[in-house]
Amino acid sequence: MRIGQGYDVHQLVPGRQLVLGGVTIDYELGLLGHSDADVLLHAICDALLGAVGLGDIGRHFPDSDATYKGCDSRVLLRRVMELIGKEGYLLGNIDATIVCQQPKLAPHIPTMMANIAADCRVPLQQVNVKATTTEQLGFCGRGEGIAAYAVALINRPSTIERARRAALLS
Ligand SMILES: Nc1ccn([C@@H]2O[C@H](COP(=O)(O)O)[C@@H](O)[C@H]2O)c(=O)n1
Ligand SMILES: C[C@@]1(CO)OP(=O)(O)OP(=O)(O)OC[C@H]1O
Repeated sequence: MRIGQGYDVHQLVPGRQLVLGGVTIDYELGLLGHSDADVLLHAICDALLGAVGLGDIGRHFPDSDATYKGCDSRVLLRRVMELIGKEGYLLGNIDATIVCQQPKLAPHIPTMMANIAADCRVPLQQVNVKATTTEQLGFCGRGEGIAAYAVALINRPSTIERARRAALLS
């Protein structure tokens, strides 16, 4: 069993879409980045890469590569999951926290979790996403940016477990 943690921050600016966990949220500001700047999925990618010992998102998808300009971070998450699989690991669970003063994210969290579970090809019960404010303190509290934290547990399955999961997903 191995554990990884991830952390990411993106700036909130006018003229960009706000995409979190693959959900486009109606808000007057959006996150700035080379990709769609989905800070939650980036933190999750880093947690997964950390768990398997493969560095970080910037190493695999550099922002110097035009391929990733404006890309959907769900594609990056699916690629990271392929790397996890190639190393012989299955996902145990993911837990993540979005630090965001505004907008209210609670109504969108079930869809974010469903997107992440689908991209990771695991049951919904293995994914948890939370949101918190910082009570108006710091850069998140001033609405200058959004941060996300994630942890991920991965494990090498027994042959029986591997067959069971394959049957469940087929
Ligand atoms: N952007 C956010 C932040 C928080 N929530 C929900 O509100 C609850 C209370 O947040 P506090 O920071 O005051 O502890 C939190 O547990 C979330 O359910 C939210 O929906 N969107
Ligand atoms: C995802 C990548 C690549 O498009 O760009 P950004 O959207 O800027 O995101 P960041 O969290 O800075 O890190 C990784 C980048 O390489």
